[in-house]
Amino acid sequence: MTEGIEKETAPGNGALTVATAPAPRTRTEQAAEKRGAALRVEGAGITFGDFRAVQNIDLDIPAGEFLCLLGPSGCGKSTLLSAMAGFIQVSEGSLTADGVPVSGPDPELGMVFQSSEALFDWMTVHQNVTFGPRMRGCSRAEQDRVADEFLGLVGLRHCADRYPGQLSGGMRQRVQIARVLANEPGVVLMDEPFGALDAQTRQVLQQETARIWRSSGCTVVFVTHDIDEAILLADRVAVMTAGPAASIKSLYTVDLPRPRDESDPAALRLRNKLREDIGEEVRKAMRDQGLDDQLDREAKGA
Ligand SMILES: Nc1ncnc2c1ncn2[C@@H]1O[C@H](COP(=O)(O)OP(=O)(O)OP(=O)(O)O)[C@@H](O)[C@H]1O
Repeated sequence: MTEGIEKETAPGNGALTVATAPAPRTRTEQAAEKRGAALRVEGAGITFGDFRAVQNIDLDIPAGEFLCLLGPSGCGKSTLLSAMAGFIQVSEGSLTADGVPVSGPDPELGMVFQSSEALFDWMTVHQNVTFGPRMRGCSRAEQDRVADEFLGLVGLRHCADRYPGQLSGGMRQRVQIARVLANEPGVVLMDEPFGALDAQTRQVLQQETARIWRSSGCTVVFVTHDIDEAILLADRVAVMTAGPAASIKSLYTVDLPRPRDESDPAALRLRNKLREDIGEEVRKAMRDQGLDDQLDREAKGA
């Protein structure tokens, strides 16, 4: 049926065509139609001076996918995410978003950091969320519409006039998410966004993230240490090897119905596999750091 035309059947009069004005689409609906951007990492390596943090990274992330990145501490997850955000450049290989090389920060590539210090403390929540649209020269009315929609999406409309310092940690993370989404990015990069939050707040925000991802249609790359969080959220989980010169060790497809049930036997099996896989890399990292004696003592319960 043509958009904006509703077909009604009036009794005894056959088909009656009634023209109606098209309903205004929200930005979230527009973003969902636009879909996310596809990220492609091919043979990528990143070095800092003489130090090779990651190498031979190959990742093909289709538009709209939710990919979680897991791996031992210090293996290079944040480094890889920073390259995807355009904050640093790959030293070898290539990294593209929808076929275009990522060469610097771009509103299309939004980053949510672990620390809500990334918020502008001197700006209200409304001003934080509308920062991107303001920089793009959007009208005041458009800024208000964006704030209303994205603060609504994260349940914080009532906090528009507060300052970040007046909010809880979970509320500040919601503001960060709204601020990133207000730029309508094709890709949202999340670096342990809930790592500093208490268990209950984290659980609520995980559910909200799944809902927002579904409604926005964007591609998400989400770094976490939490295997259960990855199973709850991801379409696929990429496990990295221990660094230095870390690469992708394995990729798992999380073929479980949503919303996820962590007591599902298939989820438990996947959790065990991931624990084993990551545990192996953690042990390798500890051996490389000369911490294996401590590991042995811990294994013996000393
Ligand atoms: N700017 C930099 N200069 C030099 N080395 C760096 C820089 N940034 C990161 N590194 C090194 O690169 C490696 C990977 O760091 P990164 O922060 O990406 O690991 P991570 O997996 O995110 O760690 P964690 O899980 O503990 O947050 C580490 O050895 C780190 O010291």
